[in-house]
Amino acid sequence: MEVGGGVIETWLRKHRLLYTGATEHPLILSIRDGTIDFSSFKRWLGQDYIFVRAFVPFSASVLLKACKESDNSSDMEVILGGMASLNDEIAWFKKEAPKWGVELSTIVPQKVNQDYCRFLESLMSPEVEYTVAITAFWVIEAVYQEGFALCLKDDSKTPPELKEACQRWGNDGFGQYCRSLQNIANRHLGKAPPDVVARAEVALLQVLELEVEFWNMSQGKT
Ligand SMILES: Cc1ncc(CO)c(N)n1
Repeated sequence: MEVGGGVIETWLRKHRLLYTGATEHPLILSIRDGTIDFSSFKRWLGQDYIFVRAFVPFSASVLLKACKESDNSSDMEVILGGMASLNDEIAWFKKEAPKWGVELSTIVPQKVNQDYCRFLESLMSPEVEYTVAITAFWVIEAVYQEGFALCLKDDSKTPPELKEACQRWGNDGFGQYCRSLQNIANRHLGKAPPDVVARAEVALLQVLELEVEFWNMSQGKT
């Protein structure tokens, strides 16, 4: 099923408030409006570096599930492309951190980040179906894409120092990649048994809640 009439679109309508809570979080809006407190950005930078490092083995587990469980070999290529951009992301964090006086080797993961990384680990279990894992994988990427894309719109007042960060996740290529992931997730959800679909929806909700908390944490609010 193509993006438009799939299970994912139904869920996005049903859980709209929570979804926009993640994509239009006050921290994202403050980047877009140019009112961001740079200490929030620095906190986010250090914590997200740790998150992205934990996201790599999770991505590898999704790739492994795709190879074992998917009937479509292009799934693997899409996920592999995502892993290649993770490689660039890690390099970007390492280049960006010194500009902000952030020492990545000394960052201690905050509780929300630990919770999020533990959640990713739970999804890495071989018992978790590919359909559930790819749904979580899609939404984790999609919330960043949508959020940062907001900060790149013509009428945005994003500070120049933050443009590169927004570009990283908000660019059209990343948007296309997220739509590919959405199509993959929809295709598998469309043929999964009801209990698997239900677990995928729970995973989606957990991701959205963790994303909101991650932004709150970056604002120093947890
Ligand atoms: C917290 C968080 N969610 C999603 C992404 C997207 O990769 C990220 N880098 N960090």
